[in-house]
Formats: sequence, C-alpha cells, structure tokens
Amino acid sequence: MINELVAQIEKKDAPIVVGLDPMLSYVPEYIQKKAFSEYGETLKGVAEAIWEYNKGIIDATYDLIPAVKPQIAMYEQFGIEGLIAFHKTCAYAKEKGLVIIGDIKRGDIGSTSTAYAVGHLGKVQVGSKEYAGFDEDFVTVNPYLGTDGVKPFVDVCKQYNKGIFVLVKTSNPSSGEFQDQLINGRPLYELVAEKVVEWGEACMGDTYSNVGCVVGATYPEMGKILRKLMPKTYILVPGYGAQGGKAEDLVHYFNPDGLGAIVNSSRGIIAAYKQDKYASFGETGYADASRQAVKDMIADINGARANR
Ligand SMILES: O=c1ccn([C@@H]2O[C@H](COP(=O)(O)O)[C@@H](O)[C@H]2O)c(=O)[nH]1
Repeated sequence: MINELVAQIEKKDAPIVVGLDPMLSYVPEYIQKKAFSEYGETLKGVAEAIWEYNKGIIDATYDLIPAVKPQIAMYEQFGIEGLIAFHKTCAYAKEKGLVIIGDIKRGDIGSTSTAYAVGHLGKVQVGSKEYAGFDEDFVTVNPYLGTDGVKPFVDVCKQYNKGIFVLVKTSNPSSGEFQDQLINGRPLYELVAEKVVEWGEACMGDTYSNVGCVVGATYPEMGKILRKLMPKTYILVPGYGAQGGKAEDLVHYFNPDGLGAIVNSSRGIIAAYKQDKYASFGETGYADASRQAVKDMIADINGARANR
C-alpha cells in the first residue's frame, strides 16, 4: 500500500492529506437543515449531515490530493450512526481513487489487536465468505503495549497489502510527558522509532516500508533526528496549520528524494470557509473554500520540500 501512496503523492505532486474530522459546528446550516428535515434532530440526522458535508469536500478536492485521513473519534461521538457515516466516507473516498488513512490509534493485547487489525484493514471469514469491515488502507497504531500489540497489525498488512502509521512523537503540547522520558540517556520516542524500523523491515514496499510513523509538525528538531533514524519510514505529520506547525518547520521531515513525509491538515481545510482568508466563499461555497485551502497548502508544503 505504501507504493500506492507514494505513487499518488508523486502523480499529484502533493505530499499532503486532508483530515476528515467533521464537527457538527463546521457543517453549514443549509446542509444541517436538509438532513434534519429528512431524519429529524437525531443522531441519524447528524450522521447524514456530516456525510453530505464530507462528500462535498471529497468531490471538491479528490483530483488534487493523494489521501484522506478520517478521524474515527469525530464519527464515534455520534454512536453507530456516526460509524456508518465513517464507513460511507471511507468507501466514497476510495471510489474517488484516494488512499484512506483511518486515524483510529488502536493497539491492545495481541488477540484484541488482531481483531482491530482485521476489522479495519483485513477481512473476516463468515461461513465460506470473507467480508471487509471498514477497509481502510492504513490505520494509526498506538505502540505503547509493545510488539505483541503491533505485530498483529503488521501481519494483517502483509496479508492484505495494507499499512500502518505508528505513533512515535505526537503533536500535542503534553506529548513530552511520557514520550520524551530518558531511558539509558535516550528519549523514549527514539526507542519507539527503532522498533518501528524493525517492525517495518518485515513489510517493505519498493523503497519505503508499509510500517510508517507519526511525528508531529510541532516538534521540528525531533522530526529532523527521527527522519535520519528511520530513512525508509514514511512519516505522517499532523499539527500543521491549526496546531501551529509551519511549512518551514517541515523541511527536514522529507528525504533527499523529496519523499518520506505526508502532512495532514484537518480543520484548516475542512472548515476553511470559517477563516477570514476564505470567508468570501460563504457557507454555500464551503467545498470550494476547501479546494482553495488545499491548493494553498500544497504550494506551501512544496515550497518547503524544494528547500530540502
Ligand atoms: O500526534 C498527533 C496524532 C494525530 N493527530 C490527529 O490529526 C488531526 C489534526 O487535526 P488538525 O485540525 O489539523 O489540528 C486530528 O485528527 C488529530 O487527532 C494529531 O493532531 N496529532
């Protein structure tokens, strides 16, 4: 799957991913009204509204971008109806040729991790037939239960040609509380990075591994070190835009081949019409505002990439 992701990034010349993190407050009034008139002010109504909203953003941006990253928490908050909207969003984005990175941050004891991996990346056997659950292409994985929590994901990736991004150094303000703790003089995130390389050796694509990692845009000095420690590991980079990460901070997340990193923006793209810069698009132009924000982000990140 990493080969497909790299091919899409190269074809579209866009090392970016759009995060589909819909909050009801981002969904324009006219979409909410239509969904509520059909399904009432219910969870089904909300789920319909966020699905319509996502569809508009996908339709307006799919030709420019390689991938989307739906954040499952934003859907789970609406219960089973939200999960149906998550599933529909993944399936529709896939139909449009996009790579799906499910931001699910799972990881548990081995048997439970296997169930997560099968449900999100693999297929489940029912009688004589196999069924895919959510069928994302990549998912994010929390490594803090150790190898037996991650290996089931790697095994399913090998079986179904899928991939994972393992949390190494997250973008949030308190990520250092545990991740930066020194063990024999080295920060924990570096030790996790070394395990990511080891896990990834069993699951290589042509140049990069199907086992990638997450390093936040908000810690550029660490990103620079981690890039060198993991030359064949693709880095998913959240934290650009709304969390304060800037393109110039990301220069060293890329390899000399211009590849190796894919930068996420969620709120900055999907709620672009709420920013002063894109306000002229108005509520009804929310999808066109997202398209313009995508174009601006690609130019910004490619500028940094060129300075590598
Ligand atoms: O370290 C991490 C890991 C994941 N995320 C997720 O990325 C997006 C960021 O959203 P923005 O609106 O662009 O800030 C969101 O889904 C997070 O859960 C992260 O931010 N940091």
